Amino acid sequence: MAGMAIETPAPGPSTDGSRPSPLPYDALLLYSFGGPNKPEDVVPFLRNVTAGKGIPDARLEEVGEHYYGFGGKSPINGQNLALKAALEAELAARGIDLPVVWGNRNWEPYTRDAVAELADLGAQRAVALVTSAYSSYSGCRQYREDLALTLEARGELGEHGSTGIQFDKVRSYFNHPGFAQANVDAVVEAYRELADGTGAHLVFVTHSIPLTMEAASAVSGATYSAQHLDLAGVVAERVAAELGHPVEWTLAYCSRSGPPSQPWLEPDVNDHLGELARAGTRAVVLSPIGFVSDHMEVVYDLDTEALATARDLGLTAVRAGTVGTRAPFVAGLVDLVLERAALARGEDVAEESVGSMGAFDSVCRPGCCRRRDGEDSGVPALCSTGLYT
Ligand SMILES: CC1=C(CCC(=O)O)c2cc3nc(cc4[nH]c(cc5[nH]c(cc1n2)c(C)c5CCC(=O)O)c(CCC(=O)O)c4C)C(CCC(=O)O)=C3C
Ligand SMILES: [Fe+2]
Repeated sequence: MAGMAIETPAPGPSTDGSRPSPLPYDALLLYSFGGPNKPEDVVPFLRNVTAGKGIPDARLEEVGEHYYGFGGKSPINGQNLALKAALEAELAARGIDLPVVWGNRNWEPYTRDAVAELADLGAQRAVALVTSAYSSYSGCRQYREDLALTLEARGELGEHGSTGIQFDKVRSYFNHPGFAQANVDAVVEAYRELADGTGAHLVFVTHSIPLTMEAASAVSGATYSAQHLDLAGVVAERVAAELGHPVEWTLAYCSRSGPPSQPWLEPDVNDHLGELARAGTRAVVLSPIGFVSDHMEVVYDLDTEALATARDLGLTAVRAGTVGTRAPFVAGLVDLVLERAALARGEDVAEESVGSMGAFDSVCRPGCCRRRDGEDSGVPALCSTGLYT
């Protein structure tokens, strides 16, 4: 064999497990919410987010102040760049050649910038990975609509979908083992920050949504809140096992908006901390399982507001980290991309999950994640069984 060149195997299904295939995909779209980078961006960003959504002006001014309090700069863009770098490193470590392009629904680089970049790269079939782990209009269909509208604006939306780059989406991954494990690790670390964590109550926190959106999210397999409760049970059980003592837990919500007359998921985390304190709880760990990184809702609504509430109530409180770029999370995302690729190739794959719900759909089912039950807004959406399903 001496003198023979060592050939790099051509990309394709691996025979020895060392070089898994991303085919048929030739690019990965890291698809996020976006946030302002400087004070002048704040108002235009808020206009983008709230276009046609009836958020009261008072709420917008309040949210604007949250951003100005942090110099007009949301942490989310830096966090997405860090996640992009971590994904690139993980892909490279596994010998997978798949460029990662970043785009946002509400700020630069916009979805249209990302699609243009994908086109420049010559991409023909891309897989989208959204930075929302749960299934609801906000974390699923709203991204799929935005992608369809972006292609439409490029003149690339036909009767049955994109006539340009084809897009598939990674399933909602709240119950993927990687996301679960990264949250377990973060919560265990938070408990270890407490002098005595044995009696500390674990409060999982996520973004509130209107009850109409909650009801409509059921079509994806289980409602948004039920998805959180299922994951929370798994995380709490594993945390208790690692710490060697029982852990009592609950789920609370933050970042409510909309008019006061419109019901949203409750209890609000601040009210909930009050209830816990009145019931005799002395210490809490707050785990923001609804968010993948420490963006504005986390650094303002939890670190600023909820931790102050806890202090006022005399509670000792520690905020657990978000999954961010933790290794089990990043490795799990790459596993999910490979799973989606294998499904696209028509292969049988074990779609891994924790908890009781099983893997969510990789191709969204009809009616999945509408804003309201039964609503047909007439807005096209990709990555489903049909453009208007
Ligand atoms: C479920 C959910 C997630 C979690 C999933 C995910 O992570 O994607 C999320 C994330 C985010 N939400 C964000 C910001 C905002 N969300 C708003 C408004 C709303 N969010 C909603 C839901 C969600 N939102 C809903 C039902 C509304 C009402 C209007 C509507 O129906 O759309 C508003 C308007 C003002 C206000 O109402 O607060 C802002 C400014 C940022 C950026 C943060 C940063 O800059 O660091 C991020 C990551
Ligand atoms: Fe939001």
